[in-house]
Amino acid sequence: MTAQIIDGKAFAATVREKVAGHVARLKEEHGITPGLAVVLVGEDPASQVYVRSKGKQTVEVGMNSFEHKLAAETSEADLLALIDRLNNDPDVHGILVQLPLPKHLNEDLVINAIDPAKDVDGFHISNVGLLGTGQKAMVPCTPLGCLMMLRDHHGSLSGMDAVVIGRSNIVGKPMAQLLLGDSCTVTIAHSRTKDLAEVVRRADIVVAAVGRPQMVPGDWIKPGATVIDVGINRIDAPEKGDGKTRLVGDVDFDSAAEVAGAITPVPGGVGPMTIACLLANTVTACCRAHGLAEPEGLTA
Ligand SMILES: Nc1nc2c(c(=O)[nH]1)N[C@@H](CN(C=O)c1ccc(C(=O)N[C@@H](CCC(=O)O)C(=O)O)cc1)CN2
Ligand SMILES: [Mg+2]
Repeated sequence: MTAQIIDGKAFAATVREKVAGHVARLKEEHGITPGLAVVLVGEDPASQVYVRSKGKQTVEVGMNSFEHKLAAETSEADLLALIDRLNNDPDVHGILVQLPLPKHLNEDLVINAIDPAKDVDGFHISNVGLLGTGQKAMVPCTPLGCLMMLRDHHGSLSGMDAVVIGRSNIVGKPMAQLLLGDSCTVTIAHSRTKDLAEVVRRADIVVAAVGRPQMVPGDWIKPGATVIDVGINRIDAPEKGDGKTRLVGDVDFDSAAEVAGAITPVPGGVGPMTIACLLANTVTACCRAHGLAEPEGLTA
């Protein structure tokens, strides 16, 4: 292996430390404690794990955590009523609705009911529009985490060729906007892209966010490129024993690490940065709500 490993777990710990410092200052100097409300509808096991982690880390950095766990069959009207209460609660600076929602709920409608100033996921159409036009926005946590790691590794990204594989609203599209904001030349590739291998081979930065296990092999990677793997896919691992599984990314790590200059692992790469950036966004939202200076290094 030649690539440097970009350790997202360690980086996330440094982000949480910075967040904790800002939270302590907000308390000492202004008597304000940032608060994050997380709404979980239903019993999806992975979502339960993520929500538990979010609550625990929120408290660990000194913020208030408000958890709202609703039954899977909760009506849209009841969910919207809860969001309205949280929008009007001055102790709540950030609101997050864990995705995916049960099928009977309209995700767009629910997300767009959140006050954009409290939309710490950055999914509200107002924040999408603000980011797309280069204005001050709440930025989606996963792409923000990827950007922080890239800036940390490279310093300036200006003039670099970046390929984002995947066009989701949560990762691919905002990631492309952020890279454009840092003056990369950006290509968004996806399942219908012709000659995907050739497109990826041009890139100094590859962000893989397609949700297909190990889809990007090492021979697609330009020597020395930086590879950010957003995929979290669970696959069978017969080598670990009957019925065992393991997590892999969208990139074939072993072959890519032979060619890349730097690469994020799965697990322990982008994933931990998602929750760290959620905490960062909550402090940012709190500062903006109170007209205070924003924390440096924690925003796009
Ligand atoms: N409202 C939101 N819903 C969802 C988001 C989101 O950002 N906002 N993202 C994902 C889930 N997610 C956070 O919510 C999340 C996913 C993965 C990780 C993570 O740390 N993964 C670990 C591996 C975990 C494991 O062992 O299974 C890693 O990559 O190292 C954190 C947060 C969808 N929903
Ligand atoms: Mg739905």
